Amino acid sequence: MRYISTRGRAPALSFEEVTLAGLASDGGLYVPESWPQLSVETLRSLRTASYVETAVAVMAPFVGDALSEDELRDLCAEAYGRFDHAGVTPLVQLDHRHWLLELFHGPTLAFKDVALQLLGLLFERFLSRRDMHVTIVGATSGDTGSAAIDAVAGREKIDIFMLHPQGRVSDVQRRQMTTVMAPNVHNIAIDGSFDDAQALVKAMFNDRAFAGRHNLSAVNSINWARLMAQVVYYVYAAVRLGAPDRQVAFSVPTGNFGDVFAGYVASKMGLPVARLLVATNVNDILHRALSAGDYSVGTVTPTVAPSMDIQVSSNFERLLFDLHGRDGAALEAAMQSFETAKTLAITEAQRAQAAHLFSSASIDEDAMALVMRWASAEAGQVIDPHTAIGLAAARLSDEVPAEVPVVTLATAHPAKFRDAVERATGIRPHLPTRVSGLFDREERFETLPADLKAIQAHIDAKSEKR
Ligand SMILES: Cc1ncc(COP(=O)(O)O)c(C=O)c1O
Ligand SMILES: N[C@@H](CCOP(=O)(O)O)C(=O)O
Repeated sequence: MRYISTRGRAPALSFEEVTLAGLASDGGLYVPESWPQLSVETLRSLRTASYVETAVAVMAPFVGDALSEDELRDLCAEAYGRFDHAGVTPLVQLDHRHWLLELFHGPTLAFKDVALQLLGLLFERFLSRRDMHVTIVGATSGDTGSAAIDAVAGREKIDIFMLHPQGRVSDVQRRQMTTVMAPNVHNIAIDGSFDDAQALVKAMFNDRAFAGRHNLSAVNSINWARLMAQVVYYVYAAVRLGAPDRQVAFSVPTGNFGDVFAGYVASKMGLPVARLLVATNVNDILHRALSAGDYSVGTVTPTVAPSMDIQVSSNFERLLFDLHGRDGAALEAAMQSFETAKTLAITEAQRAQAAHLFSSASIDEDAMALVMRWASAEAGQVIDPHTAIGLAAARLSDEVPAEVPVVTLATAHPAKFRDAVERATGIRPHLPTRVSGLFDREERFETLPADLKAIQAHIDAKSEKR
Protein backbone atom coordinates (compact mmCIF):
# COMPACT_ATOMS: atom_id res chain seq x y z
CA MET A 1 0.00 0.00 0.00
CA ARG A 2 1.24 3.53 -0.86
CA TYR A 3 0.10 6.69 0.92
CA ILE A 4 -0.58 10.03 -0.77
CA SER A 5 -0.88 13.52 0.68
CA THR A 6 -4.22 15.32 0.79
CA ARG A 7 -2.44 18.33 -0.72
CA GLY A 8 -1.05 16.36 -3.64
CA ARG A 9 2.56 17.56 -3.73
CA ALA A 10 4.45 15.45 -1.15
CA PRO A 11 6.00 12.18 -2.36
CA ALA A 12 3.93 8.99 -1.97
CA LEU A 13 5.26 6.91 0.96
CA SER A 14 5.23 3.30 2.17
CA PHE A 15 3.56 2.31 5.47
CA GLU A 16 6.86 2.35 7.36
CA GLU A 17 7.73 5.80 6.00
CA VAL A 18 4.30 7.23 6.67
CA THR A 19 4.35 5.94 10.27
CA LEU A 20 7.59 7.78 10.96
CA ALA A 21 6.74 10.90 8.96
CA GLY A 22 3.72 12.50 10.65
CA LEU A 23 2.62 15.51 8.62
CA ALA A 24 3.34 15.39 4.85
CA SER A 25 6.05 17.75 3.59
CA ASP A 26 3.42 19.84 1.71
CA GLY A 27 1.49 20.41 4.96
CA GLY A 28 -1.14 17.77 4.07
CA LEU A 29 -2.15 14.52 5.75
CA TYR A 30 -1.38 11.09 4.38
CA VAL A 31 -4.20 8.77 3.25
CA PRO A 32 -4.06 5.36 1.53
CA GLU A 33 -4.15 5.65 -2.25
CA SER A 34 -7.07 3.19 -2.31
CA TRP A 35 -9.38 1.52 0.22
CA PRO A 36 -8.76 -2.22 0.75
CA GLN A 37 -11.96 -4.28 0.85
CA LEU A 38 -13.22 -6.69 3.51
CA SER A 39 -15.39 -9.25 1.72
CA VAL A 40 -18.70 -10.48 3.11
CA GLU A 41 -17.04 -13.87 3.77
CA THR A 42 -14.16 -12.27 5.68
CA LEU A 43 -16.52 -10.17 7.78
CA ARG A 44 -18.64 -13.24 8.62
CA SER A 45 -15.50 -15.17 9.59
CA LEU A 46 -14.53 -12.37 12.00
CA ARG A 47 -17.67 -12.85 14.14
CA THR A 48 -15.86 -15.35 16.32
CA ALA A 49 -12.34 -13.98 15.87
CA SER A 50 -10.36 -12.55 18.78
CA TYR A 51 -9.52 -8.84 18.87
CA VAL A 52 -5.96 -9.61 17.78
CA GLU A 53 -7.08 -11.71 14.79
CA THR A 54 -9.55 -8.99 13.80
CA ALA A 55 -6.77 -6.43 14.04
CA VAL A 56 -4.54 -8.48 11.75
CA ALA A 57 -7.31 -8.96 9.16
CA VAL A 58 -8.18 -5.25 9.12
CA MET A 59 -4.66 -3.81 9.24
CA ALA A 60 -2.59 -6.23 7.11
CA PRO A 61 -3.58 -4.60 3.78
CA PHE A 62 -2.56 -1.17 5.11
CA VAL A 63 0.73 -2.43 6.54
CA GLY A 64 1.66 -4.23 3.31
CA ASP A 65 5.17 -5.65 3.28
CA ALA A 66 6.41 -3.48 6.18
CA LEU A 67 5.67 -6.43 8.50
CA SER A 68 4.84 -10.07 7.85
CA GLU A 69 1.42 -11.18 9.09
CA ASP A 70 3.12 -13.05 11.96
CA GLU A 71 5.10 -9.95 12.97
CA LEU A 72 1.92 -7.86 12.92
CA ARG A 73 0.10 -10.51 14.99
CA ASP A 74 2.91 -10.53 17.58
CA LEU A 75 2.88 -6.76 17.92
CA CYS A 76 -0.92 -6.72 18.28
CA ALA A 77 -0.78 -9.51 20.88
CA GLU A 78 1.78 -7.49 22.86
CA ALA A 79 -0.14 -4.20 22.57
CA TYR A 80 -3.57 -5.63 23.41
CA GLY A 81 -2.19 -7.95 26.07
CA ARG A 82 -1.77 -4.78 28.15
CA PHE A 83 -5.54 -4.19 28.24
CA ASP A 84 -7.40 -5.25 31.36
CA HIS A 85 -10.34 -6.86 29.53
CA ALA A 86 -10.09 -10.11 27.57
CA GLY A 87 -12.30 -8.65 24.84
CA VAL A 88 -10.04 -5.53 24.63
CA THR A 89 -12.98 -3.34 23.49
CA PRO A 90 -16.12 -5.00 24.92
CA LEU A 91 -19.70 -4.13 23.95
CA VAL A 92 -22.17 -3.37 26.73
CA GLN A 93 -25.91 -3.33 26.05
CA LEU A 94 -27.87 -0.37 27.46
CA ASP A 95 -31.38 -1.09 26.16
CA HIS A 96 -33.12 -2.70 23.17
CA ARG A 97 -31.11 -0.66 20.63
CA HIS A 98 -28.30 1.26 22.35
CA TRP A 99 -24.88 -0.18 23.09
CA LEU A 100 -21.63 1.17 24.48
CA LEU A 101 -18.32 0.14 22.97
CA GLU A 102 -15.90 0.41 25.89
CA LEU A 103 -12.60 1.67 24.56
CA PHE A 104 -11.03 2.56 27.89
CA HIS A 105 -9.53 -0.70 29.11
CA GLY A 106 -5.96 0.24 28.19
CA PRO A 107 -3.20 1.55 30.48
CA THR A 108 -4.31 5.21 30.50
CA LEU A 109 -8.09 4.62 30.50
CA ALA A 110 -8.99 6.22 27.15
CA PHE A 111 -9.56 5.09 23.57
CA LYS A 112 -6.20 6.54 22.53
CA ASP A 113 -4.49 3.50 24.06
CA VAL A 114 -5.95 1.25 21.37
CA ALA A 115 -3.86 2.92 18.70
CA LEU A 116 -0.98 4.28 20.72
CA GLN A 117 0.03 1.03 22.42
CA LEU A 118 0.49 -0.41 18.93
CA LEU A 119 2.09 2.74 17.54
CA GLY A 120 4.76 2.68 20.29
CA LEU A 121 5.71 -0.83 19.21
CA LEU A 122 5.68 0.07 15.51
CA PHE A 123 7.99 3.01 16.20
CA GLU A 124 10.37 0.80 18.11
CA ARG A 125 10.45 -1.85 15.36
CA PHE A 126 10.96 0.61 12.50
CA LEU A 127 13.49 2.78 14.35
CA SER A 128 15.68 -0.11 15.39
CA ARG A 129 15.61 -1.43 11.82
CA ARG A 130 16.94 1.94 10.66
CA ASP A 131 19.08 2.63 13.72
CA MET A 132 17.43 6.04 13.89
CA HIS A 133 16.25 8.45 16.61
CA VAL A 134 13.08 10.56 16.34
CA THR A 135 11.68 13.49 18.28
CA ILE A 136 7.94 13.27 18.66
CA VAL A 137 6.11 16.55 19.03
CA GLY A 138 2.47 16.30 20.00
CA ALA A 139 -0.51 18.35 21.10
CA THR A 140 -3.07 17.08 23.55
CA SER A 141 -6.29 18.09 25.17
CA GLY A 142 -5.53 15.39 27.72
CA ASP A 143 -5.86 11.85 26.43
CA THR A 144 -3.45 11.60 23.49
CA GLY A 145 -0.68 12.97 25.71
CA SER A 146 -1.08 10.41 28.49
CA ALA A 147 -1.53 7.49 26.09
CA ALA A 148 1.45 8.49 23.93
CA ILE A 149 3.70 9.04 26.92
CA ASP A 150 2.76 5.65 28.35
CA ALA A 151 3.50 4.05 24.97
CA VAL A 152 6.97 5.57 24.47
CA ALA A 153 8.32 6.35 27.98
CA GLY A 154 11.84 5.02 28.39
CA ARG A 155 12.27 4.07 24.71
CA GLU A 156 15.85 4.79 23.74
CA LYS A 157 15.31 5.96 20.17
CA ILE A 158 12.50 8.41 20.96
CA ASP A 159 12.16 11.73 22.73
CA ILE A 160 8.65 13.08 23.19
CA PHE A 161 7.63 16.71 23.69
CA MET A 162 3.94 16.95 24.56
CA LEU A 163 2.10 20.28 24.59
CA HIS A 164 -1.09 20.60 26.64
CA PRO A 165 -3.25 23.68 27.27
CA GLN A 166 -2.51 24.83 30.80
CA GLY A 167 -5.48 24.45 33.17
CA ARG A 168 -7.70 22.94 30.47
CA VAL A 169 -7.23 19.22 31.08
CA SER A 170 -8.57 17.23 34.03
CA ASP A 171 -6.31 16.70 37.06
CA VAL A 172 -6.13 12.96 36.33
CA GLN A 173 -5.21 13.59 32.68
CA ARG A 174 -2.50 16.09 33.63
CA ARG A 175 -0.96 13.86 36.29
CA GLN A 176 -0.93 10.86 33.93
CA MET A 177 1.45 12.92 31.79
CA THR A 178 3.42 14.98 34.25
CA THR A 179 4.23 12.30 36.82
CA VAL A 180 6.13 10.20 34.26
CA MET A 181 9.81 10.79 35.06
CA ALA A 182 11.42 8.88 32.16
CA PRO A 183 14.26 11.03 30.75
CA ASN A 184 12.82 10.98 27.20
CA VAL A 185 9.48 12.52 28.28
CA HIS A 186 9.12 16.32 28.19
CA ASN A 187 5.79 17.93 29.09
CA ILE A 188 5.01 21.53 28.18
CA ALA A 189 1.96 23.40 29.48
CA ILE A 190 1.19 26.22 27.06
CA ASP A 191 -0.66 29.37 27.78
CA GLY A 192 -3.43 28.81 25.20
CA SER A 193 -5.99 26.32 23.89
CA PHE A 194 -5.59 22.87 22.33
CA ASP A 195 -6.00 24.54 18.91
CA ASP A 196 -2.98 26.75 19.69
CA ALA A 197 -0.98 23.66 20.68
CA GLN A 198 -1.97 21.81 17.51
CA ALA A 199 -1.13 24.82 15.33
CA LEU A 200 2.32 25.00 16.99
CA VAL A 201 2.94 21.32 16.29
CA LYS A 202 2.01 21.78 12.61
CA ALA A 203 4.22 24.88 12.40
CA MET A 204 7.16 22.85 13.74
CA PHE A 205 6.62 20.26 10.99
CA ASN A 206 6.32 23.01 8.39
CA ASP A 207 9.66 24.51 9.50
CA ARG A 208 11.68 22.12 7.33
CA ALA A 209 15.04 23.00 8.93
CA PHE A 210 13.71 22.36 12.46
CA ALA A 211 11.82 19.21 11.39
CA GLY A 212 14.95 17.85 9.67
CA ARG A 213 17.29 18.74 12.55
CA HIS A 214 15.15 16.80 15.04
CA ASN A 215 13.73 14.04 12.80
CA LEU A 216 10.23 15.04 13.86
CA SER A 217 7.53 12.38 14.18
CA ALA A 218 3.89 12.54 15.25
CA VAL A 219 1.63 10.62 17.60
CA ASN A 220 -1.44 12.75 17.00
CA SER A 221 -4.03 11.47 14.60
CA ILE A 222 -2.27 13.33 11.80
CA ASN A 223 -0.27 10.06 11.85
CA TRP A 224 -2.10 7.58 9.57
CA ALA A 225 -1.18 4.56 11.74
CA ARG A 226 -3.28 6.02 14.58
CA LEU A 227 -6.43 5.94 12.48
CA MET A 228 -5.69 2.55 10.96
CA ALA A 229 -5.59 0.94 14.41
CA GLN A 230 -8.92 2.58 15.32
CA VAL A 231 -10.73 1.04 12.30
CA VAL A 232 -10.40 -2.35 14.00
CA TYR A 233 -12.90 -1.75 16.80
CA TYR A 234 -15.64 -0.64 14.40
CA VAL A 235 -15.31 -3.98 12.63
CA TYR A 236 -14.98 -5.92 15.89
CA ALA A 237 -18.19 -4.38 17.26
CA ALA A 238 -20.26 -4.49 14.07
CA VAL A 239 -19.67 -8.18 13.30
CA ARG A 240 -20.69 -9.05 16.85
CA LEU A 241 -23.99 -7.27 16.24
CA GLY A 242 -24.67 -9.13 12.99
CA ALA A 243 -22.65 -7.39 10.26
CA PRO A 244 -22.29 -7.92 7.34
CA ASP A 245 -25.87 -9.25 7.36
CA ARG A 246 -27.15 -6.36 9.43
CA GLN A 247 -26.37 -2.66 9.39
CA VAL A 248 -24.95 -0.94 12.46
CA ALA A 249 -24.79 2.79 13.35
CA PHE A 250 -22.13 4.45 15.49
CA SER A 251 -22.27 7.61 17.57
CA VAL A 252 -18.84 9.12 18.07
CA PRO A 253 -17.90 11.89 20.51
CA THR A 254 -15.79 14.04 18.26
CA GLY A 255 -13.06 16.67 18.49
CA ASN A 256 -10.24 16.21 16.01
CA PHE A 257 -12.40 14.01 13.71
CA GLY A 258 -9.90 11.13 13.99
CA ASP A 259 -12.07 8.52 15.68
CA VAL A 260 -15.06 9.13 13.45
CA PHE A 261 -12.82 9.17 10.35
CA ALA A 262 -11.75 5.64 11.33
CA GLY A 263 -15.47 4.72 11.15
CA TYR A 264 -15.60 6.25 7.68
CA VAL A 265 -12.62 4.11 6.66
CA ALA A 266 -14.40 1.00 8.01
CA SER A 267 -17.40 1.87 5.87
CA LYS A 268 -15.18 2.45 2.81
CA MET A 269 -13.72 -1.03 3.41
CA GLY A 270 -17.18 -2.60 3.11
CA LEU A 271 -18.50 -2.62 6.70
CA PRO A 272 -22.28 -1.93 6.50
CA VAL A 273 -22.33 1.28 8.55
CA ALA A 274 -25.85 2.74 8.45
CA ARG A 275 -24.79 6.10 9.89
CA LEU A 276 -21.98 7.85 11.70
CA LEU A 277 -23.27 10.36 14.23
CA VAL A 278 -20.72 13.10 14.82
CA ALA A 279 -21.37 14.31 18.38
CA THR A 280 -19.71 17.54 19.50
CA ASN A 281 -19.96 19.59 22.66
CA VAL A 282 -20.67 23.33 22.33
CA ASN A 283 -17.45 23.67 20.33
CA ASP A 284 -19.57 22.77 17.35
CA ILE A 285 -17.63 23.61 14.19
CA LEU A 286 -18.06 20.06 12.86
CA HIS A 287 -21.80 20.10 13.53
CA ARG A 288 -22.11 23.43 11.71
CA ALA A 289 -20.01 22.12 8.82
CA LEU A 290 -21.96 18.90 8.37
CA SER A 291 -25.42 20.31 8.97
CA ALA A 292 -25.10 23.71 7.28
CA GLY A 293 -21.83 23.76 5.31
CA ASP A 294 -20.41 26.35 7.72
CA TYR A 295 -16.83 25.38 8.54
CA SER A 296 -15.73 28.56 10.28
CA VAL A 297 -13.60 28.76 13.41
CA GLY A 298 -15.13 30.19 16.58
CA THR A 299 -13.52 30.74 19.98
CA VAL A 300 -12.89 27.62 22.02
CA THR A 301 -15.21 27.36 25.02
CA PRO A 302 -13.82 25.31 27.93
CA THR A 303 -16.28 22.52 28.89
CA VAL A 304 -16.45 19.49 31.19
CA ALA A 305 -15.58 17.35 28.17
CA PRO A 306 -12.19 19.07 27.69
CA SER A 307 -10.75 16.55 25.27
CA MET A 308 -13.29 17.75 22.71
CA ASP A 309 -12.67 21.48 23.24
CA ILE A 310 -11.40 21.81 19.70
CA GLN A 311 -12.32 24.06 16.80
CA VAL A 312 -9.83 23.19 14.07
CA SER A 313 -10.31 19.46 13.49
CA SER A 314 -7.21 18.12 11.77
CA ASN A 315 -8.75 15.04 10.24
CA PHE A 316 -11.64 16.87 8.64
CA GLU A 317 -9.06 17.58 5.93
CA ARG A 318 -9.01 13.85 5.15
CA LEU A 319 -12.77 13.84 4.56
CA LEU A 320 -12.56 17.09 2.59
CA PHE A 321 -9.98 15.42 0.33
CA ASP A 322 -12.56 12.81 -0.68
CA LEU A 323 -15.30 15.46 -0.94
CA HIS A 324 -13.01 17.35 -3.36
CA GLY A 325 -12.76 14.22 -5.53
CA ARG A 326 -9.23 13.55 -4.20
CA ASP A 327 -8.00 16.64 -6.05
CA GLY A 328 -4.94 17.67 -3.97
CA ALA A 329 -4.45 21.01 -5.75
CA ALA A 330 -8.07 22.04 -5.15
CA LEU A 331 -7.87 21.04 -1.50
CA GLU A 332 -4.55 22.82 -1.00
CA ALA A 333 -6.09 26.05 -2.28
CA ALA A 334 -9.10 25.58 0.02
CA MET A 335 -6.92 24.83 3.07
CA GLN A 336 -4.61 27.78 2.40
CA SER A 337 -7.55 30.12 2.30
CA PHE A 338 -8.94 28.46 5.48
CA GLU A 339 -5.64 29.07 7.26
CA THR A 340 -5.89 32.80 6.62
CA ALA A 341 -9.65 33.46 6.53
CA LYS A 342 -10.53 30.84 9.25
CA THR A 343 -13.50 29.78 7.18
CA LEU A 344 -13.96 27.27 4.39
CA ALA A 345 -16.92 26.99 2.09
CA ILE A 346 -18.44 23.54 1.80
CA THR A 347 -20.62 23.36 -1.28
CA GLU A 348 -24.15 21.99 -1.06
CA ALA A 349 -23.09 19.04 -3.26
CA GLN A 350 -20.20 18.22 -0.90
CA ARG A 351 -22.43 18.55 2.16
CA ALA A 352 -25.06 16.30 0.56
CA GLN A 353 -22.38 13.73 -0.29
CA ALA A 354 -21.18 13.69 3.33
CA ALA A 355 -24.78 13.43 4.55
CA HIS A 356 -25.13 9.96 2.96
CA LEU A 357 -23.13 8.66 5.91
CA PHE A 358 -22.65 11.44 8.48
CA SER A 359 -25.18 13.18 10.73
CA SER A 360 -24.23 15.51 13.53
CA ALA A 361 -25.40 17.04 16.78
CA SER A 362 -24.05 19.56 19.26
CA ILE A 363 -24.81 18.61 22.86
CA ASP A 364 -24.80 21.15 25.68
CA GLU A 365 -23.93 20.49 29.32
CA ASP A 366 -27.55 20.00 30.47
CA ALA A 367 -28.27 17.35 27.84
CA MET A 368 -24.96 15.69 28.66
CA ALA A 369 -25.74 15.54 32.40
CA LEU A 370 -29.26 14.26 31.71
CA VAL A 371 -28.00 11.30 29.70
CA MET A 372 -25.36 10.53 32.34
CA ARG A 373 -28.16 10.22 34.87
CA TRP A 374 -30.23 8.11 32.45
CA ALA A 375 -27.32 5.70 31.84
CA SER A 376 -26.73 5.35 35.54
CA ALA A 377 -30.39 4.95 36.57
CA GLU A 378 -31.70 2.89 33.65
CA ALA A 379 -28.68 0.83 32.60
CA GLY A 380 -26.42 0.86 35.66
CA GLN A 381 -23.59 2.47 33.69
CA VAL A 382 -21.55 5.40 34.97
CA ILE A 383 -20.21 7.15 31.88
CA ASP A 384 -17.75 9.96 31.30
CA PRO A 385 -18.76 13.36 29.85
CA HIS A 386 -17.36 12.60 26.35
CA THR A 387 -19.20 9.29 26.13
CA ALA A 388 -22.32 11.07 27.40
CA ILE A 389 -22.15 13.52 24.49
CA GLY A 390 -22.04 10.57 22.09
CA LEU A 391 -24.89 8.80 23.86
CA ALA A 392 -27.04 11.94 23.97
CA ALA A 393 -26.59 12.36 20.21
CA ALA A 394 -27.44 8.68 19.69
CA ARG A 395 -30.63 8.90 21.74
CA LEU A 396 -31.75 12.15 20.13
CA SER A 397 -31.13 11.07 16.55
CA ASP A 398 -34.13 10.22 14.39
CA GLU A 399 -31.96 9.39 11.39
CA VAL A 400 -31.18 5.78 12.21
CA PRO A 401 -33.87 3.22 11.28
CA ALA A 402 -35.44 1.66 14.40
CA GLU A 403 -34.14 -1.84 13.67
CA VAL A 404 -30.49 -0.72 13.43
CA PRO A 405 -28.44 -1.04 16.63
CA VAL A 406 -26.65 2.15 17.65
CA VAL A 407 -23.22 1.81 19.21
CA THR A 408 -21.87 4.78 21.16
CA LEU A 409 -18.12 4.85 21.49
CA ALA A 410 -17.24 5.06 25.20
CA THR A 411 -14.01 6.95 24.77
CA ALA A 412 -12.82 7.43 28.34
CA HIS A 413 -13.17 5.87 31.78
CA PRO A 414 -15.41 8.02 34.02
CA ALA A 415 -12.68 8.23 36.69
CA LYS A 416 -10.65 10.49 34.39
CA PHE A 417 -13.35 13.13 34.82
CA ARG A 418 -14.58 12.28 38.30
CA ASP A 419 -15.49 15.85 39.34
CA ALA A 420 -17.79 16.31 36.33
CA VAL A 421 -19.28 12.84 36.74
CA GLU A 422 -19.95 13.46 40.43
CA ARG A 423 -21.57 16.83 39.70
CA ALA A 424 -23.93 15.26 37.13
CA THR A 425 -24.77 11.99 38.87
CA GLY A 426 -23.77 12.24 42.52
CA ILE A 427 -21.48 9.25 41.97
CA ARG A 428 -17.70 9.69 42.32
CA PRO A 429 -15.97 7.02 40.23
CA HIS A 430 -12.95 5.30 41.79
CA LEU A 431 -9.60 5.44 40.06
CA PRO A 432 -8.81 1.90 38.83
CA THR A 433 -5.81 0.31 40.53
CA ARG A 434 -3.67 0.59 37.39
CA VAL A 435 -3.53 4.37 37.87
CA SER A 436 -3.69 4.52 41.65
CA GLY A 437 -0.93 6.48 43.35
CA LEU A 438 -1.22 9.23 40.75
CA PHE A 439 -1.90 11.87 43.38
CA ASP A 440 1.07 10.90 45.54
CA ARG A 441 3.65 11.44 42.81
CA GLU A 442 5.76 14.45 41.96
CA GLU A 443 4.91 16.36 38.76
CA ARG A 444 7.37 17.70 36.18
CA PHE A 445 6.53 20.09 33.33
CA GLU A 446 7.59 23.42 31.82
CA THR A 447 5.18 26.30 31.32
CA LEU A 448 5.73 28.26 28.12
CA PRO A 449 3.85 30.87 26.09
CA ALA A 450 2.03 29.65 22.96
CA ASP A 451 4.90 30.98 20.89
CA LEU A 452 6.67 28.97 18.19
CA LYS A 453 10.13 30.45 18.76
CA ALA A 454 9.98 29.88 22.53
CA ILE A 455 8.92 26.27 22.12
CA GLN A 456 11.49 25.55 19.42
CA ALA A 457 14.23 27.09 21.58
CA HIS A 458 13.12 24.87 24.49
CA ILE A 459 13.19 21.73 22.32
CA ASP A 460 16.61 22.68 20.90
CA ALA A 461 18.00 23.20 24.40
CA LYS A 462 16.56 19.98 25.85
CA SER A 463 17.70 17.92 22.86
CA GLU A 464 21.20 19.38 23.12
CA LYS A 465 21.42 18.15 26.74
CA ARG A 466 20.16 14.61 25.95
C1 LIG B 1 -12.27 11.06 25.74
C2 LIG B 1 -12.27 11.57 24.35
N1 LIG B 1 -13.39 11.47 23.63
C3 LIG B 1 -13.47 11.93 22.37
C4 LIG B 1 -12.38 12.55 21.77
C5 LIG B 1 -12.51 13.02 20.36
O1 LIG B 1 -11.84 12.16 19.47
P1 LIG B 1 -11.32 12.71 18.09
O2 LIG B 1 -10.37 13.82 18.40
O3 LIG B 1 -10.64 11.56 17.45
O4 LIG B 1 -12.50 13.19 17.35
C6 LIG B 1 -11.19 12.68 22.49
C7 LIG B 1 -9.97 13.32 21.93
O5 LIG B 1 -9.52 13.08 20.91
C8 LIG B 1 -11.12 12.15 23.79
O6 LIG B 1 -9.98 12.20 24.48
N1 LIG C 1 -8.68 14.90 22.24
C1 LIG C 1 -7.32 14.73 21.89
C2 LIG C 1 -6.81 15.81 21.01
C3 LIG C 1 -5.73 15.32 20.12
O1 LIG C 1 -6.33 14.50 19.19
P1 LIG C 1 -5.57 13.45 18.29
O2 LIG C 1 -6.54 12.34 18.17
O3 LIG C 1 -5.27 14.13 17.04
O4 LIG C 1 -4.31 13.00 18.96
C4 LIG C 1 -6.52 14.51 23.15
O5 LIG C 1 -7.07 13.97 24.08
O6 LIG C 1 -5.37 14.87 23.25
